[in-house]
Amino acid sequence: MLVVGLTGNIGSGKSTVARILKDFGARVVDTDQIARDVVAPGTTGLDKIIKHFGVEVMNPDGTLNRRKVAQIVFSDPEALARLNGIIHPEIRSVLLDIISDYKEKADAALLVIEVPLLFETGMNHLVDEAWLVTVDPAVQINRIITRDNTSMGEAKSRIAAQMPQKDKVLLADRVIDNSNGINETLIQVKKIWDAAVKQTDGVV
Ligand SMILES: CC(C)(COP(=O)(O)OP(=O)(O)OC[C@H]1O[C@@H](n2cnc3c(N)ncnc32)[C@H](O)[C@@H]1O)[C@@H](O)C(=O)NCCC(=O)NCCS
Ligand SMILES: Nc1ncnc2c1ncn2[C@@H]1O[C@H](COP(=O)(O)OP(=O)(O)OP(=O)(O)O)[C@@H](O)[C@H]1O
Repeated sequence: MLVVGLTGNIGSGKSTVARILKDFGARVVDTDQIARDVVAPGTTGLDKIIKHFGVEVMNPDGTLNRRKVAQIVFSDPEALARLNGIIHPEIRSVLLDIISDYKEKADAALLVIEVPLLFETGMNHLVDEAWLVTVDPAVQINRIITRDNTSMGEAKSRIAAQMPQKDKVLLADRVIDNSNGINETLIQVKKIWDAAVKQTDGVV
């Protein structure tokens, strides 16, 4: 089983590409979901966040007020570093367990893990290959604003908190450009999928 870290900056199209790979037969895991699970009510992750950021980042129902946290951390690099310091080790540990479980099961040729901050966190060392989804910057901003109903400023501040795309291109094993229509992306993903399956020689 080949373990692929699928990455790309916000709004690049990771989830879109992951869906295509899932349709082809890959197992898919989403790190954004793990990042939510590790701060669910009752977790040590949430306790640590409250300790550092105060109860004002909680919703009345005891869940994390994600919008509030985003407003704080994406305008304050130190606060972002503190949040990352709490959540990233938790994500890493869950991810290691998941990879080991899937390897034991070995019921597919490819395990694809969507990790937005694959290179920033060093989690690229946990996977066999890093696949990067890229997007033209103007298209990226438009897609984020449309999808998240957010402002250009908020979109830009999140992009600024990530490693520049051009640096990621140098680190990636494969690059999928998702700036154009979905069919163009599909053609690229099919080629990469076929090559990866060939590489694993059908061994799951
Ligand atoms: C700040 C939080 C509460 C905002 O929540 P929100 O629901 O608005 O966003 P969500 O979690 O769905 O993330 C959406 C996208 O934002 C970007 N993003 C998220 N966290 C970060 C971060 N720490 N640094 C840079 N970009 C980030 C990613 O591209 C991600 O795909 C949340 O993103 C968070 O807890 N971030 C820290 C955990 C993390 O690093 N997650 C990425 C997994 S590697
Ligand atoms: N080729 C495409 N053509 C048009 N729209 C697209 C294309 N690819 C993705 N989109 C749209 O752009 C938005 C961002 O895509 P997606 O959610 O897949 O990105 P992501 O990298 O997973 O984002 P995030 O990092 O925020 O989780 C979505 O609304 C999606 O439907």
